[in-house]
Amino acid sequence: MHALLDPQEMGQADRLAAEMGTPSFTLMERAGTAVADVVARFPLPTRVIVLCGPGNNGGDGFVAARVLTQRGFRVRVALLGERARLTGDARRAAERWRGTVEEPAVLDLTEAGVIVDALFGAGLARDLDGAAKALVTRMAASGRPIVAVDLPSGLDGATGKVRGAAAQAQETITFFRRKPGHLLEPGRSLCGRVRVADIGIPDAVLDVIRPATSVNMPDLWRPVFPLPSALGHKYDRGHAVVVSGGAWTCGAARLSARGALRAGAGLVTVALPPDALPLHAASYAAIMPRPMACDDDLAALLADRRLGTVVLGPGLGLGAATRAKIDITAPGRRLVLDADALTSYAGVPWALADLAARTAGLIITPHEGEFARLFAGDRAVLEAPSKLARARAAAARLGAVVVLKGADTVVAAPDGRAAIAENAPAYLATAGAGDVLAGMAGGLLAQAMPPFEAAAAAVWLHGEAARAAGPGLVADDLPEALREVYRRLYELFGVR
Ligand SMILES: NC(=O)C1=CN([C@@H]2O[C@H](COP(=O)(O)OP(=O)(O)OC[C@H]3O[C@@H](n4cnc5c(N)ncnc54)[C@H](OP(=O)(O)O)[C@@H]3O)[C@@H](O)[C@H]2O)[C@@H](O)CC1
Ligand SMILES: Nc1ncnc2c1ncn2[C@@H]1O[C@H](COP(=O)(O)OP(=O)(O)O)[C@@H](O)[C@H]1O
Ligand SMILES: [K+]
Repeated sequence: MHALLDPQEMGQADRLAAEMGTPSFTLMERAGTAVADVVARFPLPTRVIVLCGPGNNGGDGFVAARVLTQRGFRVRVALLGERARLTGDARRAAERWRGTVEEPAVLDLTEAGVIVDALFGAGLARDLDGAAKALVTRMAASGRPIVAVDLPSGLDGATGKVRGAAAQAQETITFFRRKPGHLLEPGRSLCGRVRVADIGIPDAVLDVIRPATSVNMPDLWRPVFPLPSALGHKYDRGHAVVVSGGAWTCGAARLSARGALRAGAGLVTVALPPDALPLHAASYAAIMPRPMACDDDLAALLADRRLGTVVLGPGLGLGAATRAKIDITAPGRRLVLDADALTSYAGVPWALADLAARTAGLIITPHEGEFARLFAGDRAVLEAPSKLARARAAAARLGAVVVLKGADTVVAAPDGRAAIAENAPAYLATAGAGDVLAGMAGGLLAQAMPPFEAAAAAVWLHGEAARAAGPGLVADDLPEALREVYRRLYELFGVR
C-alpha cells in the first residue's frame, strides 16, 4: 500500500527505526545526503545557498551543505536563529559543517543558482511570522530554483495548507514515505516534483504504525477488484440501476449509466420518465430503460431485489420529490448519491445519516460546493483542519463513504481509512465528469466491491480515463476511454 504518514506517524517511524537499530543521526545523514544528491543535478559550479532552520530540518540542511561542498559546489549556509540553541542531531550536524554560518539577512538570495529550503519540515508548529515569515517571503521573491527539504517551509505536512507563508519549490525531497501535505492542495502544487528518499527506515515500522491514509493506487483495492471469470455470466457481474431525470435533464443520468456499464456492471437499468426514453435509447443500446412515470413505478421496479445497487442524483432535481425516490430506494440497497440528491439534504446531514443506516452501503460523491451545502452549520465537519480531515469527519458523521472531489479527491470511510488521488489531470474538471464518476462507483458497487474500495477504484479509474482521453476531453469521452484503462489494468493484474 502507498501509505502516507502524517508528522506524528513520521516521528513514530523515526523512533521505531532507532529501536530496530538505525540511530536518528544516521537517518539525518542519509536525509541530508539525499538532498545533496538532488541538488547535485544542477551543474557545477552552481552557487548553492542552504537556509537552515532551528530544528532537524535545518540539521538535514547542514548535512546537505557539507556533502555538496565535498562534491565541489560553492555553498553558503545561513541559520535562522542562534547556533548556540541548536540541540540533538541538528547540533551535531551543524558541528560537522566546517564552513561559515551566516545571518540570513546578509545574503543576497538572488545570487544563488539554487536555494535549499531547510527551514521547517515536520516540526512546523504554528503559523510563520516575524523573521521566519520574512525569510520565506524573501526566498519566494528571489525567483531562484528552490529544493525543499521534506516540505516547502511553512507548508503543513498534515493538511497541505500554507501556514503564514511558503515558497514555491522546484523539487521537494521527502523521506521514507510522502505526507498528506504533498498531495493535498495547495501543498501538492507548492512542492513541485516530489522525490521520496529511502533513508533506511525499515518498512516493518508500518506494521506497527498501521497508517490509515494512502495514495489512491490500484494496490489499495486490487484484492477486491472484480475481474471477470471464465465461468461467469452477466448476472454475476452485478445489476446497477440509474434513476434518471426527464428529457431536459437526463444527460447527466445517461453519463452515469454509461459510466456504470463501462466500469463493468453486467446489466444497467435506467428508471426514467417516459419523455426521456428516446434520449436514453439513443445513448447506448446496451442499457435497459424502464418507465418511471411516478414513484410507484420505481417501487414496482425495485420489487426485484436483484436490483441491489442504485445511483441517484445526477439531473434528478432538488427537494422532496428526489428525497422520496431515495427513501423508496434505500432500504437494504447499495446506493451512490451525487449532485441533486446531496443538495436535497442541504443542512440536514443527520437525515442522510439516518438514511445511510437503512442502506446496505452508501457512497456520496460531493464536490466542495455540495459538501458545504450538505454540512451547512456543522462546524465540526466544515472546519476540520484539512480536506482529508473534513472527508473523514463527514464519513464518520454519516456512516457512509465520502468522495470529496477536486484535483486532490479524498475518499474516506467511516472506519477512518482514507485515500488521496493524485492522477486526475486538470482538464478532468468539465461538465458531467462527476456524473460519469457516480455511475462508475455504482457499476463497481454492483459488482460487489465494498463501498470504500469501489469508490477509490472509481476515482482512480476516472482519473486514468481522463489521461487516456487526453486534453480537450468532454465527459462523454470518459466511459469510452475506460476500455483502454481496463486493458492496461488487466495486464497489470495478470488477466489474459
Ligand atoms: N522523523 C524522521 O524520521 C526524520 C526527520 N528528519 C528531518 O527532521 C525534520 C523534523 O525535524 P523537527 O521535528 O526538529 O522539526 P523542524 O521541522 O525542524 O521544525 C522544528 C523547529 O522549528 C521551530 N518552529 C516550528 N514552527 C515554527 C514557526 N512557525 N516559527 C518559528 N519557528 C518554528 C521549532 O521551534 P519551537 O516550536 O520549539 O519554538 C523547532 O525549533 C523533518 O522535516 C526532516 O527534515 C530527517 O533528519 C530524517 C529522519
Ligand atoms: N482541478 C482539477 N483537477 C483534476 N480534477 C478535477 C479538478 N477539479 C475537479 N476535478 C474533477 O472533475 C470532476 C467534476 O465533477 P463535478 O464537479 O461533479 O462536475 P459535474 O457535476 O459537472 O459532473 C470530479 O471528478 C472532480 O474530482
Ligand atoms: K523545508
